Amino acid sequence: MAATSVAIKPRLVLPPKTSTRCGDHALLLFWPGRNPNRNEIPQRMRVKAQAEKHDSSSSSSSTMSIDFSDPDWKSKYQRDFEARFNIPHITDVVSEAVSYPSTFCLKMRTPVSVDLLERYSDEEWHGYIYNNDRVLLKVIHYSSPTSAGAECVDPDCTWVEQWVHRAGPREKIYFKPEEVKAAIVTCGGLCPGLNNVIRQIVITLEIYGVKKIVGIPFGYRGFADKDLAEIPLSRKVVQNIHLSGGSLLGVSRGGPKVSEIVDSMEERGINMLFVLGGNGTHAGANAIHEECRKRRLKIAVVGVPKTIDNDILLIDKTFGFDTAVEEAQRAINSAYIEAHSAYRGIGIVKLMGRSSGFIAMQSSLASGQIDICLIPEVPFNLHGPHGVLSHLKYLLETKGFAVVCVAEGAGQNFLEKTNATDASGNIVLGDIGVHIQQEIKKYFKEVGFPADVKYIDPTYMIRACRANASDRILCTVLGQNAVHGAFAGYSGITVGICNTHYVYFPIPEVISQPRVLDPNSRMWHRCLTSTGQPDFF
Ligand SMILES: Nc1ncnc2c1ncn2[C@@H]1O[C@H](COP(=O)(O)OP(=O)(O)O)[C@@H](O)[C@H]1O
Ligand SMILES: O=P(O)(O)OC[C@H]1O[C@](O)(COP(=O)(O)O)[C@@H](O)[C@@H]1O
Ligand SMILES: [Mg+2]
Repeated sequence: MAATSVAIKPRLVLPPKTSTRCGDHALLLFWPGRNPNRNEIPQRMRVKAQAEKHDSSSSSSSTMSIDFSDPDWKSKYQRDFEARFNIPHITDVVSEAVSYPSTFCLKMRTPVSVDLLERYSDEEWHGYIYNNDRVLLKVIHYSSPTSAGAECVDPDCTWVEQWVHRAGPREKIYFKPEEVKAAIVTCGGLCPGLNNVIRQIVITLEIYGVKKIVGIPFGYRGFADKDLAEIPLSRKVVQNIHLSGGSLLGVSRGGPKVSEIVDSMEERGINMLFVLGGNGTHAGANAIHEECRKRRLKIAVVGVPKTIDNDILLIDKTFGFDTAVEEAQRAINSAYIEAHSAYRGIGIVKLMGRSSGFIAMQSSLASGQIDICLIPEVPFNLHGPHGVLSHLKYLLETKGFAVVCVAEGAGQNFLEKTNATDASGNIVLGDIGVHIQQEIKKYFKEVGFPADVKYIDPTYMIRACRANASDRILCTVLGQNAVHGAFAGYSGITVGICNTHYVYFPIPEVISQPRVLDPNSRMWHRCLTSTGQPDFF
């Protein structure tokens, strides 16, 4: 083992291997144009090495220096990890903040079982979460760094426990409900489930006893625009909002400066802020939290990650993602039927995913109707003997039709860069769906092999629909936990599901970069197995 001190990310970067072309045996059945004797690094190996520079769902915001020759390195690493994942509390800066017994009572609802009574008296049992409860972030013990998808801290892939804070109601709360004015804001693009989260936050706040609850209209913009009035919220107002998509409060990109937002919060007397949004929104939420700390304000800022792209680090999945995948099935099935019913038909479906191909991958897997799935994380050639177009020709010759699913962020290298950004500073992407459609048409005309190409872009239909049952449950639990976190006095946190348990993360740990798909992951390999597509290089 290395005796030197090295700066690494907690994920081990392996040198790419130059052997093992196991995938080619299967691929040859589908793609006779491939030369099995080519002496090159397999594509999936190369993209893994590349991806690890900016990858992945396992990464975290800070790099750390580990001396693996130190016999105590593991406990030091774990201490460092505990410090990084510590969740900020209002008492860190407001020393006079005191706790009160929670007004969120579980005891009367759940009679203590005989079993429990044997161990604890009815007085002792309460059903709250202890502040020191933890959830294991990574649950696989890899026996080797070469295990599929291995995430290792040290070169031996030693088992290192990584614990994060368990979400839920605490016995002690740091706000008197009658002194709370809570605000909810939804920012960024739409996402199925926003109304479910808003509804559950309001209902849970009322159960704690909060009377003053407002919605800030149209994202962060609503804090500064004098023409936009606060929306009073109550159980009565939100009772049925989950039955429709969108956001009751409205959304927007861009908006005022952080200091203006905090000024506005002070003026309005807001001391709990629930922020529903993606990476950008959470960067804003964290900046608001930091500004509140700087001003020593007793304000809890709690995020709920929202993005159909599912591109938030460490979290199993974000709400709305499941619904998006389900809704995409309709578009894929239509593309399949069009392609299948046409003479030499090709169906193309473009799905969202600015920097991550999760929707495209899961939708392809779910449908079983996709022949080619293209995502931002895996480079591909359109032209040439190993390109997408030549594989499409092969598919038309052999099975008569083909269906392609492309993520919006895929193949951006084929498109002209404009440097244009939206109001939030996100780069405006070129339309890869339209580009591929045009290239396919051009190619088949040139080779004198007419193909019937149909292109479907269901983007906003997917995003605007209401959440499915599984997302509704997720939204409900996230909304409740957001309120529990705020009452417990935490701030600058976000709530997520991690290995089926609900946890609180400090915001910076989940937004240091967009979560991207690991091309060497088991799931991407399963997708390739399902589509039967080769590497397009
Ligand atoms: N780095 C940042 N710091 C503060 N606010 C930000 C930052 N990035 C984005 N925002 C704000 O967050 C909101 C939503 O961001 P956006 O990127 O559009 O959506 P999402 O939150 O879904 O990623 C916008 O109002 C934007 O101005
Ligand atoms: O047209 P809009 O509103 O800018 O939204 C498009 C964006 O929405 C997304 O699906 C989700 O983005 P956000 O998470 O930032 O809301 C992106 O993949 C896509 O680029
Ligand atoms: Mg974003």
